[in-house]
Amino acid sequence: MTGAPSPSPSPLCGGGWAGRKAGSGEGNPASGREAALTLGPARSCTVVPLSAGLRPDTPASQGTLPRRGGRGAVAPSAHLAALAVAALRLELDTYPKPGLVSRVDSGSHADMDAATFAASASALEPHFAALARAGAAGLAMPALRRIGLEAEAAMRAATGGVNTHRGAIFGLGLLAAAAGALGPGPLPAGALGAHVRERHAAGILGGPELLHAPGARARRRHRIGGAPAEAAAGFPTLYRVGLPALRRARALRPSDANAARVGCCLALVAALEDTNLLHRGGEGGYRFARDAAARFDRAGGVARDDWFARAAALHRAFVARRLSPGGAADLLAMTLFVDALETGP
Ligand SMILES: CC(C)(COP(=O)(O)OP(=O)(O)OC[C@H]1O[C@@H](n2cnc3c(N)ncnc32)[C@H](O[C@H]2O[C@H](COP(=O)(O)OP(=O)(O)OP(=O)(O)O)[C@@H](O)[C@H]2O)[C@@H]1O)[C@@H](O)C(=O)NCCC(=O)NCCS
Ligand SMILES: Nc1ncnc2[nH]cnc12
Repeated sequence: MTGAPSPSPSPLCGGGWAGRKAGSGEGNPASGREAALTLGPARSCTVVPLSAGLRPDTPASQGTLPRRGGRGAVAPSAHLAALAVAALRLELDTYPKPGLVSRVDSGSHADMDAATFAASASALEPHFAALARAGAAGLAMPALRRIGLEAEAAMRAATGGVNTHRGAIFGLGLLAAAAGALGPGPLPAGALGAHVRERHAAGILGGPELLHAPGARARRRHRIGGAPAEAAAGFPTLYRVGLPALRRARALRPSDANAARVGCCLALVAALEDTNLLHRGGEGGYRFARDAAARFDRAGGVARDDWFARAAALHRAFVARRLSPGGAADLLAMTLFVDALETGP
């Protein structure tokens, strides 16, 4: 399904973006402003065993998350849940992402901001742990779906009814279940996606459909597969586009984890059949978004020194059209999760 995992370490530690202004042109690592990239208090990477990069921001992990298998080790399911939530937080930290909510602004959204996403991510942690345990117990799609629906209810309770992470609950939830089933990492390249495809494709595609969900309507009208097809096929866009883009961008800008995530996000926007773009922007908005993201990449992506200003301009263009590639944002978080589990400590 994918090539060999990159041997490069995952440098996501502290790679959140905070404090820079949209369109300021900052973001060039050569400018020495990397100190502005912070996820919070400095913490040692060595205490997070499976991911050199995803540093869960839960109280348990603040410098004290024990090594798996060591004395006082956390359960594998708790560890996987913490990684999943850390991936969601890193997605939120990433800026500029076109039209999407970040800690800098709310992009194309009037009903949610960074606090809404942070509350949602925290509320999901026990549900990701339940999904990892369900995967380890070999449970099938109907059981996973029940836990997923409980997670959706927890998300709505935490956000006052706003849909922040419905796609992420689904995709990251399936990957957490797969990680629970496959056991301790580092995992072989492609293993998580292959497990979801082989174990759950039929259950995903044969499951009930919410006829009035925006994604379901867009899938029917535009005849594209959307989130269920991406998952049932073992997340091809994640493995063929997201992961290589993340690792390429990381090799180009090893000291700027935010730049690597922006590069990954824009590659995903250009490639994913994102039903959010269709339901908000119709065919025209969908085409504009994918073409604009592809142009960013073709013109040099984050390799260019002016990448930040160009990504910020793209963000403004999406906001002007009220476009929001929420599916690509979810895939960014899933890519970070898979990368962490494949890369290992
Ligand atoms: C099977 C489901 C995923 C349901 O999917 P369906 O397509 O029927 O309906 P949606 O409700 O639209 O959910 C799909 C969400 O998945 C994300 N997404 C979109 N395209 C893709 C893609 N190609 N690949 C992967 N993922 C994709 C996207 O989620 C993100 O965007 C949401 C925010 O969007 P936003 O526009 O702001 O808000 P809306 O509420 O949509 O409306 P407006 O504000 O614009 O008016 C946010 O959720 C992001 O995460 C799509 O929205 C699944 O949900 C399901 O069946 N769940 C049941 C539980 C289950 O089976 N779980 C499995 C085990 S965990
Ligand atoms: N940061 C984000 N902004 C808007 N929609 C999203 N869906 C998932 N992450 C998102």
